[in-house]
Amino acid sequence: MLVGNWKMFKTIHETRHFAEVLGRNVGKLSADIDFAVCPPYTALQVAKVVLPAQILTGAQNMHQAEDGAYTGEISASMLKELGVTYVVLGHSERRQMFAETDGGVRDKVEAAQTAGFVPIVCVGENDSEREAGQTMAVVGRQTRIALEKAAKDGDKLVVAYEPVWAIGTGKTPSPADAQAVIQGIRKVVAEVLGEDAASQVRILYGGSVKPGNIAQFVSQPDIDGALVGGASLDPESFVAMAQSMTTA
Ligand SMILES: O=C(CO)COP(=O)(O)O
Repeated sequence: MLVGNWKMFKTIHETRHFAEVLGRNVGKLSADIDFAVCPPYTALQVAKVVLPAQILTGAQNMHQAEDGAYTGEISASMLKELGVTYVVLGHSERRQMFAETDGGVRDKVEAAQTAGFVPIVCVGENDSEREAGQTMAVVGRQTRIALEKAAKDGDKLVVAYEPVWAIGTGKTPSPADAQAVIQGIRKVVAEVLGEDAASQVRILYGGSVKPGNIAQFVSQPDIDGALVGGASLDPESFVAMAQSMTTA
């Protein structure tokens, strides 16, 4: 699975341009890979219309309430009308800059699944937690709490391991280290949702993924794909990553 998280990048006009270039390269996209991009809310509608059919869309966040006095927030039913498949939840930028909590992410996961979306739950340790040897403790806690109210169906869930220190820095864990953490996450999924869910759930790696390094991550046994920020903004680079995954 290859997912582009566009963060706060791309206007409607720029989204159209991305789709045009991708459309010309659509023959290079393997039918064995699930593709998605997660544009800002303002470009979700146009993205659904102009992107090739095999590129699904995801939102970058969602409020857990059905509706209400929550200025600036977006509900599941609003996303439903836009044909969204996935919702990224608990991204570290939201945890760090917008005070999202483990419990809040849990409530959003429940609301997103109830609405029929597949949440992409992001977990990851920061630099000091990593240096203190707390990676698995932090990632395990984030995963356990996020899944407390989740469906026991691994098809309805994606988890992304994104070490905070690797996001937008050009630094990455070694593929073996990412594999070890993701194997640990799969164990936690088994504890919370059962073995069947754990074997079905897709767990992605994210953090400074680009065409030149994606193959080494996705060829690890427990890594089912990548969640990509910066390198997903350029359509040529998105296609190059898709091609590297095919040969990995
Ligand atoms: O945060 C990320 C995806 O959600 C990763 O971002 P970069 O690929 O830009 O490091």
